[in-house]
Amino acid sequence: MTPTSYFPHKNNQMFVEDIAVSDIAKQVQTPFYCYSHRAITTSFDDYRMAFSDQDALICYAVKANSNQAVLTTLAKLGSGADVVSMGEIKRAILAGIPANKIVYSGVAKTEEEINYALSLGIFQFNVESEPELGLISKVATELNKTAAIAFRINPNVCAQTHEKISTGKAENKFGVPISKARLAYQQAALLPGIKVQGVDVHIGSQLTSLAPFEEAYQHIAQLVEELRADGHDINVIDVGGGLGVTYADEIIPSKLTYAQMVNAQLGHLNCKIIIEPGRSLLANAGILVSSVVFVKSGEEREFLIIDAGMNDLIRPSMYDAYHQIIAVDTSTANADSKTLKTYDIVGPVCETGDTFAKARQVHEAKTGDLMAIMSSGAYGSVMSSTYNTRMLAPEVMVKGCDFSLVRIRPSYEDVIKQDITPDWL
Ligand SMILES: Cc1ncc(COP(=O)(O)O)c(C=O)c1O
Ligand SMILES: N[C@@H](CCCC[NH3+])C(=O)O
Repeated sequence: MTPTSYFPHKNNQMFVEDIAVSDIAKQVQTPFYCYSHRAITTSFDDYRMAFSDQDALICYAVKANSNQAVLTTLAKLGSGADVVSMGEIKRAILAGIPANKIVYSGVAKTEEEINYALSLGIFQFNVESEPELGLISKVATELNKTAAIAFRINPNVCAQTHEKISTGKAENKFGVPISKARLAYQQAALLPGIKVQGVDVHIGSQLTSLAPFEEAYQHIAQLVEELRADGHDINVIDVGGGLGVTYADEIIPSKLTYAQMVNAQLGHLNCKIIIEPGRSLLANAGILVSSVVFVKSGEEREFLIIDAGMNDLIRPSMYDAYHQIIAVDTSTANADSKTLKTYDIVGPVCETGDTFAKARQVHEAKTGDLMAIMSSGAYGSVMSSTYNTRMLAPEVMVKGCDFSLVRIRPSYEDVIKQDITPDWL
């Protein structure tokens, strides 16, 4: 799936499914996120088909996009959920994802969160440290429940991705070092309220090659054999998420190729396989639609100032991430390259880092023109903030020729009234 697969231009107008993006913009003020229901569904089905000959459960990584409409779409397709907080558990349950399809990851689960997850009866805790295991054991014992656990293993493998989204190296905070894994499992087996059932690994995000996955899964396969020899009943392997997407021109292995590799590395162990995809389900199912506020000529550069900012989509400022930016309406333009111009495309926020693209060629634009920031369906709205007291961008989901607002833009009053001015001021 490319950034434009589900957002093609027809007669010089960008469409999402059967609606022109500009028609949505007549009813929803920019900036707004726009998701294609069909893109999400197709992506999920691709995973389901790819893993159809394995005993696999797809647990969508809720952090990638936790909108209730997105979660409900995936719940109806049979998805489980990979969650990292009580908030995400609540979102998943509310959307209809059953507790027994929820795996709970994250490095710092609190007592309250563990209590909540246990009382619901989630499928598995992915435990990230011995102290966390101790807390889960304590809470489970108090509740007279048993927590099914896997340790998240840190295999010390380089994911060959951006360092800020690399999670499987020894220097990263995630998981239990593979060298200490057998000891950790030995301790877990002795703890009350704990049932050891699996092994978990997630080495990072936006992986564009299968090699790091393969390396990690080889370590995991060997560990499972050792753990079984130690007497542990390991019957679940959670292989994490991480499969990348095309933002620019990256060539990504297909979901089927990935699934075949998982089977080749782990199939002989006859475990239930959990996969936790996030980005590869959602990124290219969404765009951020923005309007040009001003075109400004600097001394050295031409700036296209748009009404979306780093508070709406932080990926370019945080990871220097590349997102294609495309004019929604190209009707005044033709294929002649003279109609293309080079701009720095920036937002309105008072930070130099509020830059979506430098020296980017796009169709010549003027105030009011709509621009689409592509591949924004994952780690877009979920990472947004109200910095500069800018309201969170609304979200829209399109299905066929219908669209619905799936998150409203809060009013300034609603946001400001959350602050409390003490009466002693
Ligand atoms: C534990 C865990 N599982 C799954 C994911 C989803 O990763 P991705 O969006 O790259 O598929 C993440 C995020 O990287 C994660 O931390
Ligand atoms: N937020 C990151 C992905 C992090 C994945 C979380 N483990 C991104 O936008 O690329």
